[in-house]
This record gives sequence, structure tokens and C-alpha cells, in this order.
Amino acid sequence: MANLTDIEDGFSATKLFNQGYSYTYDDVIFLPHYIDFPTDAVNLSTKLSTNINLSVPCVASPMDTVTESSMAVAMASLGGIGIIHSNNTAVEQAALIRSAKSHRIPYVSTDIPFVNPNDCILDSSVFDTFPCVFVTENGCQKDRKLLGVVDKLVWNSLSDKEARVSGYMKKNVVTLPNTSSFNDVAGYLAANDLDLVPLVSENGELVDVVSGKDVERINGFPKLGLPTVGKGGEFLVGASIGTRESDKERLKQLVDAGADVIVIDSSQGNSIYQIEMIKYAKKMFPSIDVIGGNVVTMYQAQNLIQAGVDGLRVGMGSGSICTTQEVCAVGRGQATAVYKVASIASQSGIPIIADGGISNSGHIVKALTLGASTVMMGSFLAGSTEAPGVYEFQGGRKVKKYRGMGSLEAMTKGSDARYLGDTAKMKIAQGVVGAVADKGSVLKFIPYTMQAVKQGFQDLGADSLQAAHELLRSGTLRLEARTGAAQIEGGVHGLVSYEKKAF
Ligand SMILES: NC(=O)C1=CN([C@@H]2O[C@H](COP(=O)(O)OP(=O)(O)OC[C@H]3O[C@@H](n4cnc5c(N)ncnc54)[C@H](O)[C@@H]3O)[C@@H](O)[C@H]2O)C=CC1
Ligand SMILES: O=c1[nH]c(=O)c2[nH+]cn([C@@H]3O[C@H](COP(=O)(O)O)[C@@H](O)[C@H]3O)c2[nH]1
Ligand SMILES: [K+]
Repeated sequence: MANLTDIEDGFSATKLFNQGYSYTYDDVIFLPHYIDFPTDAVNLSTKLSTNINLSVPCVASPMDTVTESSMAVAMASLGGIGIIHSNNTAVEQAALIRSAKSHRIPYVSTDIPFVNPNDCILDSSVFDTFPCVFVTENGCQKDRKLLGVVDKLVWNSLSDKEARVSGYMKKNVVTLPNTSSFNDVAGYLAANDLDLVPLVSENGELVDVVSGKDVERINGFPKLGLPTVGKGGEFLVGASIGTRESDKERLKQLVDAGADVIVIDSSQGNSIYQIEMIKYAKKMFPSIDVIGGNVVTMYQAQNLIQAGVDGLRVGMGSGSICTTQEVCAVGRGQATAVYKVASIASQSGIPIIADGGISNSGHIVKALTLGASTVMMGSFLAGSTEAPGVYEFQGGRKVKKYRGMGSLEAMTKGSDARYLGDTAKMKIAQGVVGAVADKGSVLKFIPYTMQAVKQGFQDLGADSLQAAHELLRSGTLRLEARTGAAQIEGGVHGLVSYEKKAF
């Protein structure tokens, strides 16, 4: 009878990834191992970078159709993190960071109605989205110092609709500090039988309005790990920069606004420009983690590690909106890229982010098991309520716009400062503009996705990311390349019709 330890089945990762093929997630399949723990025993806590710990290995990509404040807050509240994009001015990007930092409760950017104290409310349309309207000095989103509030019922009973708001607004508005926890706010609403309560900052600015519906919404979501917060309880937030001279000033503004980690955003990160920017950022702000990239080779990775990065972003051309491999003929299959970069970065203890190409929970299991510490996602998150933009209907389907940061549309948004000096140059797109289906809130589908990832880890016999990486490096993890037919077999096939519902 064969001894268990003598059985050779499948390939080790070293063998599979050294045969000259560029594999992506769908090309490979892991062989199951041995289960001796329940799914809930799987711990997905990890590191984004040297000094940033996450309880959930998910990162929202710095793209203008993916990560602004609402997404950053939602991801951090789940235990992941969001990286706020830089396709805007430094002032705008810093404001997005400040906004994310001022929230303690996940929110969806609804337009809170504001009026100026000298305004008159002539018709009821201002109350369309809210049962009241808030009075601030300039009556706008920018200056949010709260002066009063007008209730719709009060306005209804008003005989002179041409009266100025200042004459009848309620001045002593009951508010809670924006630093209140979700439980405090929910408890306060219930105890006082209130429908909503404004949350204001130390200097009296309106930060958010939480209603009973919000409480119901948030309570209805499954709970995940610990949120990603700093010492004061504020959510940790990342931000991206480029490698132009002007990005040095941007970097300063982002750090002043409270950015906790900086991602240097480039499709080919192994450049003199990036190496100089890494050194500059580490010298100016030694306490802030700097993530370099993107890289797909061991050589690129080692060069950035030597320059001092605290984390690496891996992926070139694998994103759903990417055309880099078609346009430039450069890149790498994402499974190979993740495995190769992780194998060198792990020697220096530098965590890597598998960026792009994630379209299901299986891809996340593959990325993490092949050596990544986190996954960065664009399309997977872009259809959520927390992503920027509004839903539209396309052929009867509810969708949100999603575009590549190297698409012509994103580059010519005007704010692509990195190209501002080069307006005379010819621009070549490396991405497309598209749309993704509505997925609801990330607060719901990320916990379900993580549960699926835990099941994958259980099948592999890994109860943590560290355990999975240990299986990988020791050669205990066995895998194979799937033929085209095996890939078809691995999906749903041979049915006349079916409905695919994951949870
Ligand atoms: N992950 C991926 O596969 C890809 C991602 N993208 C995304 O598209 C956006 C744009 O990416 P890239 O075009 O790679 O941006 P990039 O800023 O790295 O490069 C744009 C061009 O500017 C040049 N450049 C950068 N810094 C410079 C400096 N200081 N002086 C002179 N020239 C300089 C670069 O060599 C390059 O020709 C990013 O958000 C990136 O993440 C684009 C393509 C592929
Ligand atoms: O070739 C590219 N052209 C682009 O215009 C572009 N924009 C973003 N990215 C990269 O794609 C990642 C998101 O990919 P997914 O939608 O597959 O999650 C992102 O995280 C980026 O790494 C681009 N790549
Ligand atoms: K692609």
C-alpha cells in the first residue's frame, strides 16, 4: 500500500509556473487537500502593506468610477480599504479623503438638500428626497456650517411662502457628533423616537444625516471582521498619486488631509520616475506606507523593493477594462504574475496586492493562495451603490458606468494632470469605457463573497492566508493547468436554461 507522503499528484506551483506559459486565474485549478476545521475558523486577516493591517483582504481600486469617499468608508467599515483616485485636482482628492475621514458610519451619497437663510422656499420640490431641508450659510454642499433646519410640516403650514427661511427655520437643531458610533446613533434615534438625526463635526459642519431607514439598512447586512480604523476610530483611507513633479504637491495635500497610505499609480511601475517618487515620499513622510507598482515580474518588483516600497501592486493588462496587452504587447497572465512577484516579495516581507481580473470568489481564492495578501478590484465593485455615479438603464438592465483610467474619456476628463503638460502629444487609449450591472451594496455582497472564499480555503486545508502561503511554498499545494474543455466543464454547461444566484 502506498505511503501517504509518497503520493505524487498534480504539480507544485514552482513546477507549473516555470514552463513558459503565462497563466491567468481561469487557466489553473487547485487540487483539494484535507479539511480539519470548520469554514468559520478561516481567518482572512492580512496586511495591505508593511504597517497597515486589514481583517478582510479587499481593496477598492483608485479609479474614478470606483473609489471616492462613500466606497472608501464602506470598504474600511468591512475591514478592507479603499484607495481614492487622483483623476481630479489635488484639492478635490484631499476633500474626498477628509469626507471619508469624517464619517464613522457607512453612507450612500444622497444629495442632502440645503438652502441659504435668505432664500424663500416657494414650492415643495426641495422636500422630494428628504422630509426637511438644512440651512447653511451659503446654502450649498461646500460650506456646511449648520444654521438651522426647516421641516416639511412646518413649511406646509406656512401662510406666507415668500417669507425668508431665516424667519421660520428651527435654530436649535438637535445633532450628534459625527464621531458617534453606529450603535450610539441607532440607540439615540430609538430612545427619542426620532426619524433622523444630523451628525455634525467639531466646528458645526453637517457631515451626514442618519435616518431610521439607514439603521435598518445597515443592521440588515451580515457582519464581517473588525473595521479598518486608526487610533481615534476614524476609517483608514488610501490615495493614489502619479509620478509627475506636480504629484509632490498633491502628495503633501493628501497627507495633510489624513491619507494613511499612498499608492503610486502606473501601468509600468519600474521607472526612474516612480523610483524617485518612492524615495521622495519615504523621505518626506517616513510614517506613511507607500505602495509601488504596477509590476508583473520579479525584476521589476525587486527594483521597487530596493527603492523602499511598503507594498506592491501586481497586474498589467489583466483588468476587465484594460487593453494594454493588445495595444502594447506587454503584460503577463495574472496568475503567473501574482505567483512570480509574491515569490520574490515574500523574501523581503513585502505584501502584494493582486490587482485586476477578479470577477468571482474563486479568482480571489486563487490570487490569495498564489501569494497575494490582498486583491484590488474595479469591475467587481463598480456596480455597487457605494461606487460614484448614478444608475442608468441599458436594454432593461440597471447599470453603472465603469471606465479604464487609461481610456480616452478618463484621460481627457481634463483632470488627468499627468498629461496636462503633453496636450500637444498624441494620446493612445489603453482602456475602454463600459458599464457594469447593479450589484447592490458592497456591505452585502463582500461578506457573502468572503464566506465563499473561506469555503475555498477550507477545501485547500488552509485556515488563514499565512497557512495558504505555507502550503504554496512547501509544495503541499498541488495545482494543474486546465484545458479549454476542462474550463468549460468547470462552468455551468449542457442546460437549456438556468438562473445563477450566488447568495
Ligand atoms: N494595471 C494596468 O494594467 C494598467 C493600468 N492603467 C491605469 O491607467 C492610468 C494611467 O497609467 P499610465 O499611463 O501607466 O500612467 P503613468 O503616469 O505611469 O505614465 C504615463 C506616461 O507618462 C510618463 N511619465 C510618468 N512620469 C513622468 C515624469 N515624471 N516625467 C516624464 N514622463 C513621465 C510615463 O513614462 C508614461 O509614458 C493609471 O491609473 C493606471 O493604473 C493603464 C494601463 C494598464
Ligand atoms: O490597461 C488598463 N487600462 C486602463 O485604462 C485601466 N484602468 C485601470 N486599470 C487597471 O485595471 C484594474 C481593475 O481591473 P478589474 O476591473 O478587472 O478589477 C485597476 O485596478 C487598474 O490596475 C487599467 N488597465
Ligand atoms: K484585459
